Amino acid sequence: MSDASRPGPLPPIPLTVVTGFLGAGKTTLLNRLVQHEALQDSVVIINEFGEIGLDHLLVEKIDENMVLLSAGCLCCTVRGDLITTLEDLLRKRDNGRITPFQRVIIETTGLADPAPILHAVLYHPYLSMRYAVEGVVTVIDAVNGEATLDAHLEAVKQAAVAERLVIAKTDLVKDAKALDHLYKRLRQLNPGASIMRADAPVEDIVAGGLFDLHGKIADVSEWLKAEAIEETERRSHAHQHGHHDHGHDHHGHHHDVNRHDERIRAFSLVSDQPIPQGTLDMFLDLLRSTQGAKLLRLKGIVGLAEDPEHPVVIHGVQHVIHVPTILPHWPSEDHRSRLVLIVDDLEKSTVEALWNAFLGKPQIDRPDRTAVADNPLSLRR
Ligand SMILES: Nc1nc2c(ncn2[C@@H]2O[C@H](COP(=O)(O)OP(=O)(O)OP(=O)(O)O)[C@@H](O)[C@H]2O)c(=O)[nH]1
Repeated sequence: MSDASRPGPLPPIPLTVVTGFLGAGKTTLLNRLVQHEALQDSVVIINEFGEIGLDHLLVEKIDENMVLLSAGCLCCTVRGDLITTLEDLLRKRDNGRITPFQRVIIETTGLADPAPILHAVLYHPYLSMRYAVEGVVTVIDAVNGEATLDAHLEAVKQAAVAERLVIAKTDLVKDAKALDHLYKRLRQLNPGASIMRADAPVEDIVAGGLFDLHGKIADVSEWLKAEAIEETERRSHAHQHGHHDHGHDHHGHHHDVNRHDERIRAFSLVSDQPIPQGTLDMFLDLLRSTQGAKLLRLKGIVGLAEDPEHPVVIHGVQHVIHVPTILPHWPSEDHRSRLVLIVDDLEKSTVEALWNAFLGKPQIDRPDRTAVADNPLSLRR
């Protein structure tokens, strides 16, 4: 029997939020989840943080059920769009224009504070009836997890609101004590969450009870309350000014959607020409060694001069650049090499100068590749 022919209110559609800090392993986990039989009828909403969206290319099962919100960070400027997207999906589902999906999975940007996302659904009069926020799955990087929690409040919030804390990259940690310490810290931060490794059964990661504030540290509800107040302020501001203009903050100033705050920003580097492997390696190595601490996230798809038909996928998180994966073909018509960087307190111009120097693009008053490779400090500010 279809949902529509059932008497009484329609059963709510479970909605899972997959969050976790930059590079923690969200897309990797999502790839595994969407392959699972029980999750075949899911709609996946991916939010990007950067000028060029890449994550949707990296999720293998891409079809009409994939919705990409690429205008910025889900927790601030795209909030309205998320609500519209979720409403739109319901309308299409109810009208029979799309397959009656059984679940929605939202993958947030690594910098998102999940509280506003939960708030958007939980406090919305209609969406809260139709969707059941079933859980927040926060992916924690076993290698960088502790340092990230120390340095970033967002990461702490993400861990604190989770129903399930999924620890990825445990295979990269040889020190059992370090892992144990991370478990204990997470347990203390969020006593109500189940903690599991990323290779846990899919049912354990996704299934579970409805979102529940009980059993969490008290701060979580405080955060959500703060959101409610902000929302009220936003509404009254919108009311005063007639409408809320996307791209402008509450004070009417221009809001750069690629900047999460004063220091953290996203930018991309593009090359039309394939890049020699050695050049790419040198560039990444130099970037990592001179700017690693500021490099919150680097990802890219690059055509190598030696084998332009098989692009490589690059992932970097701070000082670690993961072993590149070779794709069997380009995921779209766009064959340009693209790197997306999310950085903390690092100017795009600094990285771009390095990139241009390596690619041999002539620049006024800038050292060429040989000079840069011989003296990397020449680009430091
Ligand atoms: N060895 C190992 N590598 C992993 C694991 N999970 C993810 N990775 C690698 O870590 C890198 C980042 O993983 P992603 O899944 O892209 O991380 P993400 O959280 O989606 O990243 P953002 O979307 O940028 O925030 C990739 O190179 C993955 O292959 C794991 O369990 N073990």
